[in-house]
Amino acid sequence: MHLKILRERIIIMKKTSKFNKFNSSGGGDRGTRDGEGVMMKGVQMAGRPLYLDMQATSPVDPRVLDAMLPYYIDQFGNPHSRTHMYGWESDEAVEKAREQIAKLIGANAKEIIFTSGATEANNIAIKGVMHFYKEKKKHVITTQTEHKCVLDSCRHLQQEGFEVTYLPVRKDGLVDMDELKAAIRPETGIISIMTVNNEIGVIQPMAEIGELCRKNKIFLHTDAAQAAGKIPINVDDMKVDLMSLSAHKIYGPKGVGALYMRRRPRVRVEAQMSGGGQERGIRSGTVPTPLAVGMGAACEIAMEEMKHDEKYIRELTDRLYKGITSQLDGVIVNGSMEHRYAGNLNLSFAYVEGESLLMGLKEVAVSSGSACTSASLEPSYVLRALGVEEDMAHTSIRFGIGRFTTKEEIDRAIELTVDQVQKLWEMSPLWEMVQEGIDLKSIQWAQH
Ligand SMILES: Cc1ncc(COP(=O)(O)O)c(C=O)c1O
Ligand code: FES
Repeated sequence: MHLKILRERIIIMKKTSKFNKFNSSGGGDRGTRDGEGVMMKGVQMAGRPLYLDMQATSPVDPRVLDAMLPYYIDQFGNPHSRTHMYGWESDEAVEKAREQIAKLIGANAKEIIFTSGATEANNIAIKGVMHFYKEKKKHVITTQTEHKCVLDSCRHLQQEGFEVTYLPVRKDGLVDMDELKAAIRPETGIISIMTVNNEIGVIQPMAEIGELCRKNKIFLHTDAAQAAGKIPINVDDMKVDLMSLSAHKIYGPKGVGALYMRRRPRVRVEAQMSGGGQERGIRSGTVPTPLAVGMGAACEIAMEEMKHDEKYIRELTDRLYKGITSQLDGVIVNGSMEHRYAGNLNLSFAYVEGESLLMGLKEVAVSSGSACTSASLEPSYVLRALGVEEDMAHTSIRFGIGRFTTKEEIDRAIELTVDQVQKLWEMSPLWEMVQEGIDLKSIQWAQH
């Protein structure tokens, strides 16, 4: 009964302008799987910036929310309760979700451990493996462009006496296989390299890296938070032993993720969390049934719609790229253009001041590599690792496009970006000099 009322309320919310990202009028180009009539058109809400930051997070797909709701209200049991129906039905739902997640990455459900997100999965994978095998293995290899939680886990290990190689990347953001080979030592215990980079969207050659790891009997971990559900991935093809996943990057709920751990050949970790021994002792704590169900549903939908999503997103990204570059000179794509997830377009704009560009783009919710947007007040370490010059790193903008982004939003983003850059050019003495044909590199700037 409660559930029915809640569902109706949510459907109404989706239909009203207050939630104008939801649109039940139908007939659009983005239909739903179950035909319940819930359509999502764009993610902009009235009076708020248009959202192009899908790498930071994504809205929950209404179908995912629908799958989750019963487990908040009627079927609220603890999945670990063994003595009554509430527990059993919750457990059944969690196990179904585990299978949906496993299927997306070509794994077995027994190899999936629920976590609070990719951050926790990365921590368990890296620290857990090294702690477990510490008698024999002392060395970790990762790259300079990993997510902070991977880099920080490695720093933590260094403080405990482990050694870590932070591999530089090529100018296009990809790992140099020869450098990786050269970094391997007999005591290397794990190599951790992300599948898709969150900032620049580049896709690493995981299958090649996996082959190298197998040959050298080194565990391979990959942070696939930005890859799973977006590009086809398979743990066997990639020969990865551990993989981190996050639900909220693929239209699932925040606060849930998973760690894939290979069973054959078996990889073992030391648990990070002490407690009731849930998740085979690897991650104690009650599994949050609604979140797990949401992640499972998000994975299933992603699998079914990946091809369609990819095509749709690629068209929008092309439109954005062409729209901007046909009107502006001096735009540079950060990261490989060829080995790239389509929903990430990271651009730098020449001859403008980063801070002013961001200030002028308040109507578009995007991320930036410039220092003024980060809490640490350091410009992006990812762009620096690519060797992007400081002025260009300061004007970098990451456009993140997703399943619910619309053409209209892209067109508006083009208009606002072009308009703002041109405005800033008009005020820029550097731009004037470039127009006069002066090579800026030839100028001797006064020293202070
Ligand atoms: C590549 C990558 N790894 C890990 C994370 C962290 O994921 P979560 O928010 O699920 O902890 C993110 C998201 O910020 C990410 O993009
Ligand atoms: S643009 Fe703000 S610090 Fe560089």
